[in-house]
Amino acid sequence: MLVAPSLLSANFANLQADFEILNSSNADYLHVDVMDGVFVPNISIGFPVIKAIQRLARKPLDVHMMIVEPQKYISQVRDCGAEIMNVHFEACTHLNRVVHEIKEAGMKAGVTLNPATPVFMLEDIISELDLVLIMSVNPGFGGQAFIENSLNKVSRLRRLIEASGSHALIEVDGGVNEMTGAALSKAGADILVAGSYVFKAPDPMKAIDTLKSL
Ligand SMILES: O=C(CO)[C@@H](O)[C@H](O)COP(=O)(O)O
Repeated sequence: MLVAPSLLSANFANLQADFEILNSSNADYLHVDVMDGVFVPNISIGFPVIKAIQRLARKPLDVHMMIVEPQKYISQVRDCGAEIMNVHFEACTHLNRVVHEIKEAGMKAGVTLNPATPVFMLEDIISELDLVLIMSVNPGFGGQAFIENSLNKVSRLRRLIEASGSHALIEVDGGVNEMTGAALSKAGADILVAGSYVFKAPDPMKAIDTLKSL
């Protein structure tokens, strides 16, 4: 299992300390949430901060754009050194074009589904994707309860990926802990994003290793 700790739950008053932990941990990615107060009812961080994060982080950045019109910011995300750029299905009128532009910019293209968006909406784009991010909470805040139906969605997405011959990875974000993570692993998830479970743990490195072992 690949693990991407979500920076949203880190201590923004002392990011240096959290980066020391993350950099020496077995985490595979650093998940960075960008929120605009329009697509989701919260505002997080923007590009100057992500650039500073890039200088501190020794893990590849997985940037999750919870914003309207994410296509306007592809080059800025690339300039922040992101390896993966995730855009919401619900935020892109011309998803095929956006996915191609992300890839042309040299990043891996991820498409995110809100909890109420069915997996079959990706049928005609799945073969072009590097990753699908299933939101297992309504996006905007850390610390929410896992939505159980996400397990069905992950199983259905796994079947869609296998049937289409796609190489897309399945990432899941929201309410991930040891229990939900184990169920997600069984359902077919490849990457677990975890905020509170990692950063509120007495030993964040151990929490990361626990998720990795699932
Ligand atoms: O994108 C989001 C929330 O919108 C997530 O990345 C959260 O940061 C996950 O937090 P936990 O549910 O793991 O506490």
